[in-house]
Amino acid sequence: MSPTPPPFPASTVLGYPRIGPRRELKRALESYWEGRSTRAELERVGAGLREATWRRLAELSLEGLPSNTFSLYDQVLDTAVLLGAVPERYLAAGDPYFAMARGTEGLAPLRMTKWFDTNYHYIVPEIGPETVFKLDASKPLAEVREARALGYGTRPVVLGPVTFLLLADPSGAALDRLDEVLACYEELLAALAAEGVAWVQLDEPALVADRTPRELATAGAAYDRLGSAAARPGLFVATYFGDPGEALPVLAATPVEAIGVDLVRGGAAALPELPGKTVVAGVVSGRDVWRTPPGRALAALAGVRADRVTVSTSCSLLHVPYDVEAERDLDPGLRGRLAFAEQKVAEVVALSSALPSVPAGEGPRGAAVPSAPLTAPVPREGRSPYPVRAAAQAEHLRLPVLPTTTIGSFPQTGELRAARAAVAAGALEPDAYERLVEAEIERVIRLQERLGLDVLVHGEPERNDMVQYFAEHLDGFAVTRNGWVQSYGSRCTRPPILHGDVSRPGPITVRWASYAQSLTSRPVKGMLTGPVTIVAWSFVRDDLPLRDVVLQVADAVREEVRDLEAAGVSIIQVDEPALRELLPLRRASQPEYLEWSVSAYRRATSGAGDRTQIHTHLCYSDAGEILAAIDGLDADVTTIESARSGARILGAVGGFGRGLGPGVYDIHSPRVPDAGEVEDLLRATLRALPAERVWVNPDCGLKTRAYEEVEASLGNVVEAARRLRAELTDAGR
Ligand SMILES: Nc1nc2c(c(=O)[nH]1)N[C@@H](CNc1ccc(C(=O)N[C@@H](CCC(=O)N[C@@H](CCC(=O)N[C@@H](CCC(=O)O)C(=O)O)C(=O)O)C(=O)O)cc1)CN2
Ligand code: MET
Ligand SMILES: [Zn+2]
Repeated sequence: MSPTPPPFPASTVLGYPRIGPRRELKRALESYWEGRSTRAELERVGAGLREATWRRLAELSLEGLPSNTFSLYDQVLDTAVLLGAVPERYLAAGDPYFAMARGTEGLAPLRMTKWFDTNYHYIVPEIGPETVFKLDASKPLAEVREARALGYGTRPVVLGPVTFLLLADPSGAALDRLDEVLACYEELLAALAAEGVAWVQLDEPALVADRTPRELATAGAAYDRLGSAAARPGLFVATYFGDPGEALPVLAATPVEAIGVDLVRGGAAALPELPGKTVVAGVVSGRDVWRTPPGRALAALAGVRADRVTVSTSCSLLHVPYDVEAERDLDPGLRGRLAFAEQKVAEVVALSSALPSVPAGEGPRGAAVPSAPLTAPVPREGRSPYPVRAAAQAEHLRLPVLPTTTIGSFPQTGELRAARAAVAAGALEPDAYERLVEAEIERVIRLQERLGLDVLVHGEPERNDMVQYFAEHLDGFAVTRNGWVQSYGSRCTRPPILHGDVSRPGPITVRWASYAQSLTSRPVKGMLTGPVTIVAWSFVRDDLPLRDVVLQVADAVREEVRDLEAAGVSIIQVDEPALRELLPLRRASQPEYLEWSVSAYRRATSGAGDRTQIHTHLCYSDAGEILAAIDGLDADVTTIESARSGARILGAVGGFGRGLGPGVYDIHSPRVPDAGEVEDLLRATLRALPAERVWVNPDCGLKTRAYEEVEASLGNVVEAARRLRAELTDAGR
């Protein structure tokens, strides 16, 4: 390729949804995994989705079409495969790719964690001394050829080397392997150039978080080296999810020809002048569903001082649904304010044609909501200090030492999902549906009694999703029929749209909790989703500071807590799995976030009396980063993921001084742990924590598992708890 690439296209998007407008990929994946179809059939569905996407983008007159944004599971896993970082133990599996993603018989999958501050999850690459990096460029090359056969020139999108290594090991230690990895990227660039590719996009979102001077220097050196490659396409380095800050001048000093900046989340900081560069200006948000105010976007574009400006999305459109036109049930007034992926592409194209007429000069940049001081008063704590509460709860609940419980959901059956769909289609009476839910609750209660669990749950059969269900019962939210967004692999959510002031018209969960409690003499734990998580997993209005929105939701949850308590529910769990996820990427903004998010949680839960035991649940192993905040939630019992990360978390959380349930059963895998294995984990826990404070529970809810596995696994969990309980009682005699 020539050292001077052709001009960058005037409009583009950084990436596109890939699950399919009707979740075609989900169905194809699950069918393949269940052995109902072949790998070739799966590949055909993928090819069809890629073709439909390129055709649609071209029809919408988008100039720069991306490729390699499709993935059968995850783009980070694809990058590991691209670089040959496939751990040896997976090579013998029937399908090593999916073995890494999901595990197989006797082989645990690679770890999975959150993609920056989104609800998307990526597979964490495993890099060890034995890793031999070796390029396998077949996927990006095949997609380039596939698009070309359809008549489209594309820009392959590949995760950049710096972010790849930082995702593999956030400590930065894997950056030591940069030279080896860069050799693969050089080879990739040469192969793409030989294929006639004009531009390649290397994604470097890690550059919007705080980076050490060494990391920044490493990034600069990496792009100096890639930029000086003899044969290569034009280099476009995309930063997104925030302000690249100091990374921007570093990139600007390298030979890369184009730099992507997120002008929606990038904040108000003025962009430095970037002479000689193309700026790919992300002015259409890839993280929300609101139409872009043209004035705001044009002003942001006008503030860019560079050789050339391309209009783009702030990040990949992976995080938004396909098409708002499919949502015929949405209130037309609201629908008119919304833009999903297709509409956002149209906005990019429209802005790009408006661009030449934009007067140059400074303008306000970005869509950051002006932050107001925290005005909402946090109500006075209703609850006594922990020791007082703990005594009242012990007296009231009379639980054994090492009480066993679960995190809330039991398997969601196909029958229930089909019944919900039938109610929505008008083919099933709501009464009949409610009887089905009651029957499922009874089944779950009886199962737990039979297994011998101490604190029962109703199993959440009435919920399509732990956030969407609450959104459907609160004012201020709208939900979609088909607004699916990929969360991980084949799993999707329909994030609700929080568009107005939130309030609770009436009790939401009380009838199901009371029904469950009426069936048994053991305590049944009420189950709510916390305010931060409800907001984190929704698309949220941008005319109010986030904390004010969260506090409105907290008030609704507070009312529900009150009603549950009044109905005789003596244990209430308020889940906050997304507390970590919303943590700002820059440290400077973290204390303020943690302050208001924790106070929102306390606002939601502090209406409960001392006798009522409040549980919380967080299910990611990186909880270690926000320990002080988790402690600040002041829940009587905290359950966290731990089965996979082992005792690592225990040392850290041991200081809480309240109840703690480190998960002893990894629910992300179909594998059934045996009682001995659970016992070992419990013994490790008991070495770190006093027995009176330890709870015995799985890592997370059981909704994605099958009844068979759950029954066997929970049986072993109860068995292990009983063995240790017997030892403790003997020792105490
Ligand atoms: N919002 C959210 N984010 C989260 C989690 C979570 O639980 N919720 N958990 C963590 C992990 N992420 C997850 C995300 C999704 C799912 C999940 O199981 N999603 C389901 C969909 C859940 C749902 O909305 N179900 C609906 C609709 C189900 C459906 O597909 N119905 C059929 C028709 C029914 C049938 O015949 O099967 C259809 O619409 O075509 C329901 O039960 O009512 C899926 O992808 O399969 C699990 C974990 C982190 N983030
Ligand atoms: C992602 S956290 C899930 C918590 C919820 N109560 C459940 O058990 O499914
Ligand atoms: Zn969980």
